Amino acid sequence: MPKFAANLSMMFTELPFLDRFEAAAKAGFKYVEYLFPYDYPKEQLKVKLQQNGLQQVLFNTAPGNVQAGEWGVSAIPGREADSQRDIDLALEYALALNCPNVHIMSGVVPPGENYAKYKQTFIDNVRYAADKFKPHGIKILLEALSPQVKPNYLTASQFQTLELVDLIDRDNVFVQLDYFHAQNVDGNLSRLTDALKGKFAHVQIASVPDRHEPDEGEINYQHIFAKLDEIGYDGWVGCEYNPRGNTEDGLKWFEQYK
Ligand SMILES: O=C(O)[C@H](O)C(=O)CO
Ligand SMILES: [Mg+2]
Repeated sequence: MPKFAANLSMMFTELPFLDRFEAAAKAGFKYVEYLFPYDYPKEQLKVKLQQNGLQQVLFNTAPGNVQAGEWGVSAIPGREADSQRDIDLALEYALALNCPNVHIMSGVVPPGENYAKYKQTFIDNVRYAADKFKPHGIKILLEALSPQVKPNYLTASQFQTLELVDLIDRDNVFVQLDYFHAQNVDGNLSRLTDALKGKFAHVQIASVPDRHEPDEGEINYQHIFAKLDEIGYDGWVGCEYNPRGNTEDGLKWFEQYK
């Protein structure tokens, strides 16, 4: 049965961020993920997790200059120092929060730029991270983002990300399989899951097309969860969706998994 993590960047947004930990725990979650921890001292987040009996299971490296259109810097040629600084900071937070997974965001490749250079820059930076994280048993996750969400992101297809994982060739680097993006770009989710077996170490879910609760839209998540059990997936499933309305009102789908 899947182990669900509440995504505190997208769920419980009726509340200030630091109050969302208690709300998630009261709703029955034991695990949480969110995009970026860096606005808060490590100790403050650690106390929130401890007070509410929660385990942190994922967060991302810093996004760069979002106002300037950046969404990760680790693929950007010339920003290697920024990438390694972000990776080092992420390691500090992962150790403090006892978080087993870090998603390294690659970045946007502006049209006309040399895609191969961005790809190799990302491979080099992820290898740096993999070697630093390895002694601590922390996994590195790489994610494809659909063009509807992030145009010109380094990878859009799950299979592009799988190719990167193979090229990087480190045993602690895996695909972050977000079924929302996978359905938008690749489809054929059952066969895709089979093809990625053993190569993905985190899953995220949301409805398609509206990125709401997993109890609506074109993905049959009961089938997906059964598929994940069938292949022996033992990682977490991040609930990275925008609630239709009040978060708690939308959690009926979760009742059977508590
Ligand atoms: O947007 C997503 O699906 C990713 O999981 C993320 O964390 C940032 O893009
Ligand atoms: Mg995602």
